[in-house]
Amino acid sequence: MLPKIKPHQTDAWEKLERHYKKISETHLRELFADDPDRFRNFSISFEDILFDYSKNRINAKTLSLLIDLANECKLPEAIEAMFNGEAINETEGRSVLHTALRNMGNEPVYALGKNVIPQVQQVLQQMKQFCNRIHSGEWTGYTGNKIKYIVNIGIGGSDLGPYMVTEALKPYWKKDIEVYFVSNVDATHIAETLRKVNPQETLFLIASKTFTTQETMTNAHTARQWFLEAAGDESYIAKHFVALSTNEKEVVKFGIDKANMFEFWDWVGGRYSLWSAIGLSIALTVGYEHFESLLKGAHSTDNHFRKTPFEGNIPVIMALIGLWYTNFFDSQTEAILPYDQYLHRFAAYFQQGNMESNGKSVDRKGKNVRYNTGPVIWGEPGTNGQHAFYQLIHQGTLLIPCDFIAPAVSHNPIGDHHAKLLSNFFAQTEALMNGKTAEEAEAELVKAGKSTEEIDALVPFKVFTGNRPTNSILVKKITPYTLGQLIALYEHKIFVQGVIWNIFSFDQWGVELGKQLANNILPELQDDKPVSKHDSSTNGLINAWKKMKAES
Ligand SMILES: O=P(O)(O)OC[C@H]1O[C@H](O)[C@@H](O)[C@@H](O)[C@@H]1O
Repeated sequence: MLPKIKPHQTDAWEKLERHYKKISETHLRELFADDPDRFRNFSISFEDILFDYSKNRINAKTLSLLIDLANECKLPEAIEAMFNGEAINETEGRSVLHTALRNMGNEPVYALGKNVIPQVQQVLQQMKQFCNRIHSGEWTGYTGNKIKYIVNIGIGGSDLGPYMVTEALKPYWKKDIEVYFVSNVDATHIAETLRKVNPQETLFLIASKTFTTQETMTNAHTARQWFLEAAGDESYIAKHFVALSTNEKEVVKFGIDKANMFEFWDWVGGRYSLWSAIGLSIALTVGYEHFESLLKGAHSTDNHFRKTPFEGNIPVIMALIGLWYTNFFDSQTEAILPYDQYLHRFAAYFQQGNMESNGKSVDRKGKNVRYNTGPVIWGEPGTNGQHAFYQLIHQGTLLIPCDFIAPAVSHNPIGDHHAKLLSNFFAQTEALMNGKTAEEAEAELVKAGKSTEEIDALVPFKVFTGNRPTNSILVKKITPYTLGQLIALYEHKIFVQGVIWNIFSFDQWGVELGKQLANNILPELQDDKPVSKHDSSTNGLINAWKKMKAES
């Protein structure tokens, strides 16, 4: 059980409110001027990762009060409760043990009294053997050809993680394998994918924790039909369809042999499942040994998170800083900005990770919270974002804390690309911090030979207030191991914030209502009869659609 402490009623919160009034107007320029050691004092090295949080609107006092808040909210106890498999997902009565999936030791980990490590290791073995059979060519398709195409059919947590990771690890892809991800129920997604593959050499991974998700089941049935049209014989399905799921009954009902099922368990949340059998597409694409490195990296972060005092604990500091802006500066959004093209799905992945976990407004006692919880998460790789939306981050009215992530070494060391990329990475956080004063703007205009009139007119538009906070995460190189570390850092950040906000981070009841209503509406779309039982907008839209369809 997690403690049920209202954060805004703690001593630390009250002190933070007072402290906020003192420090909120202080400019980052001043904070740096006051402390020549600020970078050293506000950065943490963890193996090949450097986390610099010095460009934040905090001082030593802020940090110590935030850590007091974490302690008052019993974060240390909560961390142990999660790692020890207590049923901290209370609304579903489940443990939360994605950490056990990457626990490379042999020490038992219990989910509601049952040691899960033997089953975890057994499925890893199954994945390893399966990868070997596919890669060696021992496993063939129905015509005797090697498998070349992997198509993962899944959505949400059964799609975003493997998709993000396989993209991030493209330099490690096996030569003879191509991977595709189909998630959307829009037929375009499966249709466009099936155009790129052939039935003889394709392996479909039907990835669904519940094996009842409408989108995934619809796409899976379409893929099955497409396959059977070519293969002709149902007995060939066993060679081309495997399931990644917790629900054996539904898997068998779909027509997939139990032997072709890779199991995981209800104590793995969908958005934390890339470490489980859901990661099979990763292992097949980059090789099992690289998948194992990914797990090892995440495990090293788990140890860091569990054992490091909060002052030097990266996920805890990330969480506390985020919370400082969300709850005291009232900022409502955070951007994740990787300066690595391979990480182009990283922000999208943590959009689900964060927003599904901490997009809650009811506390652990079922009462409405009186403070902000999870922020809106978004982002795109640099430098593309710079030419699209950074204008608002630099000069808009919103305060948007940003995480800048970059590898020190590129997988593609061509010419001076990487130096140019990183010059932008360094420059942006510097610019966001320092801004540009009116005097500086004026001096530039004078130098450009502008008249006094022009200068007076232009200066207000050329001013950057600065004081816009950023974290910088510099990673030596994006490898399976460091990627595993990085993902786990963000996972634990989410956990820490959820604990302090006194919400349940591991359920997602908010996705249910839309699903229910779609299921109600679907039968109404089967005929031409006008509908009238909804509100006027919904009726109007459905009836307009029926008319357009009839006319087309
Ligand atoms: O893996 P499944 O069961 O198909 O679920 C896919 C997704 O469905 C819902 O949107 C949520 O529950 C997500 O958390 C989940 O990831």
